[in-house]
Amino acid sequence: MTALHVNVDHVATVRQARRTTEPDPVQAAVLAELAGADGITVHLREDRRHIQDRDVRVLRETVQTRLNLEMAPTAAMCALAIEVKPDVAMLVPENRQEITTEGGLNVYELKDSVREAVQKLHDAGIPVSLFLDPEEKQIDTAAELGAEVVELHTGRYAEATAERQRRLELDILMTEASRVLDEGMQLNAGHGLNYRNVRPIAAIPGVRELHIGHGIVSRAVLVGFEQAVREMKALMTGHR
Ligand SMILES: CC(=O)[C@@H](O)[C@H](O)COP(=O)(O)O
Ligand SMILES: NCC(=O)COP(=O)(O)O
Repeated sequence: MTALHVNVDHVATVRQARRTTEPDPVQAAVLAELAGADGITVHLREDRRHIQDRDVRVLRETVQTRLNLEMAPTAAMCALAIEVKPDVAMLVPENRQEITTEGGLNVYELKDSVREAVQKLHDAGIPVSLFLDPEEKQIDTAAELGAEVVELHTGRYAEATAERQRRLELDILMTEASRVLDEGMQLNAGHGLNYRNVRPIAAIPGVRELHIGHGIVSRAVLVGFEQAVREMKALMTGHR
């Protein structure tokens, strides 16, 4: 069965909008686990726009399932991962101007620097996942670098508006998913998945984990809104 790993980055996005202490992504992670999440994912960006170092450290102490740390393949991030010891570290590309991760890590072109990061993490006993576009040369390079896991970037599929394009992107993902499995690596997928587009991705043969964040946080804001307003009204009117 495909596992659901919940990314709580955007709980922290709301907190950082006010630089305050709520909502706390650590509390969201607890609730996600109580609801059946198989793992918790966070992306500690170099610009610290949402998740903070404190979040990663506290999550390491509190997550009862598995903690997946997404990070750029830099020396500073590797040092932090080695200190915190997530269950898996996923190397992702980062660009400070981007709104979200725009593409997979180009391990084919950045082979030497990625190899260095993979080596450091492996030396510390941390399994490595690589966040890749569904392309043959990227997957072959991931296998060559000794990555245990590949997470296929589902962004192009998720963003496709025309059905024909979506089908095409799904076919590409399915072809490259088989390649990941043939190379003996664990197959994960994620980015931009939501309640409308998740089913065909969850049905890809051999996919082990889906990492989903923005879609779940967006839904949570709406499905929890009525209760939050009712509770505030009750407090104001002394009915609580
Ligand atoms: C790597 C990836 O696709 C996401 O997990 C990542 O977290 C996106 O970054 P933001 O959460 O900042 O959108
Ligand atoms: N690696 C993908 C992830 O963790 C969640 O991405 P998104 O659902 O927030 O787009």
